[in-house]
Amino acid sequence: MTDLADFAARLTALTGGRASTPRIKDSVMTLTLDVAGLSPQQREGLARAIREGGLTVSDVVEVRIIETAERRPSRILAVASGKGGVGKSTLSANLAVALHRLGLKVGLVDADIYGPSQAKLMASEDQKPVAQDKKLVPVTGPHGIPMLSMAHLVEPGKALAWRGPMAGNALGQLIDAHWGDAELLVVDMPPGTGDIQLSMIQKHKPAGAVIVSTPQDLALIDATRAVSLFAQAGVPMVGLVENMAGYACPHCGEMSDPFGQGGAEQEAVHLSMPFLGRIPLAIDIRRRSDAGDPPAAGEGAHADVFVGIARKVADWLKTAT
Ligand SMILES: Nc1ncnc2c1ncn2[C@@H]1O[C@H](COP(=O)(O)OP(=O)(O)OP(=O)(O)O)[C@@H](O)[C@H]1O
Repeated sequence: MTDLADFAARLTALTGGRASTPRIKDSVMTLTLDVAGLSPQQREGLARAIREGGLTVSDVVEVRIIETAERRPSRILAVASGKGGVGKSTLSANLAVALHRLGLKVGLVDADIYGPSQAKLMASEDQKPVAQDKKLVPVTGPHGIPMLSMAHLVEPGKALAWRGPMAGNALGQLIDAHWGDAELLVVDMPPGTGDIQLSMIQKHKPAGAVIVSTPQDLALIDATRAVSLFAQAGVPMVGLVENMAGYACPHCGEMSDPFGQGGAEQEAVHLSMPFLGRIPLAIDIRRRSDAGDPPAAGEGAHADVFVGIARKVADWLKTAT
């Protein structure tokens, strides 16, 4: 029997990137096939080849192909926190890189209009998006992920003094851009739970949300507020991530817990939502992030943590409708 990751790689080659990543639920594999410009014979041949290949994947007994003449709009995964500075941008960048490593076609949107940081985290500060048919074309940094951030559009260091509606419009332009075959947009949400966040969620309807929190009580109270913001808008929770948990002294290796540990996991249980993983507080994570070299792009324990979280997110996406 074939592994799903192998099949997904073969599928991309077979269809020239026209197929979405397959999802499996109750032994049924579902995928969307962009058939724009194909003759009926070509459609039929492609669908047959996909079906035959799909049935070789473990546990799959049926393959459903949804044909569409237009590319399926990207689904949105919102990465949010109740308060600032807890590592939302760090998680978004590393999650995008780790999902890309797992074979998903991801794009990254920095929705933090007033304090954009993704261009730096993803080493794409020197790039400028162009407009095509009144829509922005994302830039692609060294990590191979198409992305858009206000940092690509405004001069570095210049403060934006926009009011809510202008910021909302700017955000809309980052999301409604030419995302090509990206099937998932990881959106680094602005911190907090105010009106901009709520209208963004209502307008762009994320498929799911990942909430990040540090382990201490105050951050967790804010995280709970973020959970309720998404619940109000009917957005499903993918799960909670605990960041900055446990610090290993770089000199003696001794572990300490400046913000406590395990608080987010307990909170996840309390809120009946999945716990996706724990990211340690580590100088290397900060150093590499600042240098535009996300740890998830490398090897080692920190990369493994992000890939582990990404795997849970990818599994969730496969079964989500
Ligand atoms: N696990 C970690 N270990 C060490 N440093 C971290 C970790 N996570 C984040 N940081 C550092 O903490 C700072 C804040 O992180 P980040 O910008 O990701 O937070 P944020 O929640 O997106 O903040 P904001 O609300 O301002 O956008 C950054 O300097 C980042 O490098």
